[in-house]
Amino acid sequence: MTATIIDGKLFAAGVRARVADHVARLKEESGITPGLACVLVGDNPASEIYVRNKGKQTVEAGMHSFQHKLPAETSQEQLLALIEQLNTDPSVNGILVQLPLPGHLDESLVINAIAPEKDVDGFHIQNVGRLATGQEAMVPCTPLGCLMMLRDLHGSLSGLNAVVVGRSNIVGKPMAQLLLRESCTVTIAHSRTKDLQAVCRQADILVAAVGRTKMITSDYVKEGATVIDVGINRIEKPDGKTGLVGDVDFESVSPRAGAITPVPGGVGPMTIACLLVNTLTAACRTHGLPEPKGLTV
Ligand SMILES: Nc1nc2c(c(=O)[nH]1)N[C@@H](CN(C=O)c1ccc(C(=O)N[C@@H](CCC(=O)O)C(=O)O)cc1)CN2
Repeated sequence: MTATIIDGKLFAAGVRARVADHVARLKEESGITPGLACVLVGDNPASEIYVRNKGKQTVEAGMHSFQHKLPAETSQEQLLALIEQLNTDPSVNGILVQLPLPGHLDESLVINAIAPEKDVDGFHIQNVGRLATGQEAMVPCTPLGCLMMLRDLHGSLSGLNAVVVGRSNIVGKPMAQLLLRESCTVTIAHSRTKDLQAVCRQADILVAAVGRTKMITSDYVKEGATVIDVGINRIEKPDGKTGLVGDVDFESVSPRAGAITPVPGGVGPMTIACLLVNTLTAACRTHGLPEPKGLTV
C-alpha cells in the first residue's frame, strides 16, 4: 500500500481563500475589518518567521495586522500592560502571544491575561474549559487544522480509535478533546506509556506530537492507518543547511499508512490558516453577527 499524502499547503490555501471571501463580504455588508495583534518577545529566529508569516497572511486575507515586537528583557508588567491595552482596543479582535516566551516570563499568567473572546490561540483557561465541556470555544489552531484535514479525508470519525502521542497543552490535550467531540475512542499516550508501540498499533488515527525527531517508525503503525505528524524538529543536514523533520519517520511509515501528512507541507501551514479562521470568528462574535459557515468543523 502507498499512503495518500495529505497536502496541508494546498488545504491551507483553500481555507485562506475562503476566509478572504468572508472578510470581503463582512467589510461590504457591515463595514467591519477584523484585526489581529501578534506579540513577539525576544529574537527567537523561528518565532520571528512565524510572526512575520502570520502578519503577511492576515493582510492577504483582507484583515488588519498589528505586530508588537518587544525586546527579550521585557518585564512581565510591561507585557501585561500591552495585553491590557490590546484587550480594550476595539480594532483588535484577536490577540496572540507567540510561544515560547523568554524564561523569566510566566507563560500561563500572560496567556490568561488575554480577554478570552480575543484569545485566538484558544490557550486561555476559559477556552480550555469550554472546549472540554462542549461549549462554544476558541479552538487551538494546530489541532483544529489537524481535525479539518481528518474530517475532509474520512468524513465521519465516529467510532474510530485515535491515539495522540504527546500531552502538551497546545497540541496533545486539545487534539484529544476534539477527537473525543467527534466520537472517536481516544487514548493520550506519552513517554511513560507502557508498550507505546502496541498502543499506537491500535490506532486508526495516529497523531504524533512528541517533539522527537522521526520517533514514530512503521512498527508503531497499523496497516492503513491515518498518520498526522505535528512535529517540527529542526536538524542540521549533511550539507550544513537546516532542515525540518517531523516526529514520524516518513520513509518507514508511508508504505504502511493509508494516509500521512508530510513535514514540511502538512500540519504546519494549517496552523496559520486556522488562526485567520479564529480571528474572523472572534470578530463576528464580538459584533453579534452569524459565524462564518463552511470554514471549519
Ligand atoms: N502563540 C502560539 N505560539 C506557537 C504556536 C501557536 O499556534 N501559537 N505554534 C507553534 C509555531 N507556529 C505558529 O505559531 C507555526 C509552526 C509551523 C508553521 C508552518 O507553517 N510550518 C511549515 C514550515 C515552516 C518552516 O520552514 O519553518 C510546515 O510545517 O510546512 C506555522 C506556524 C509554536 N508556537
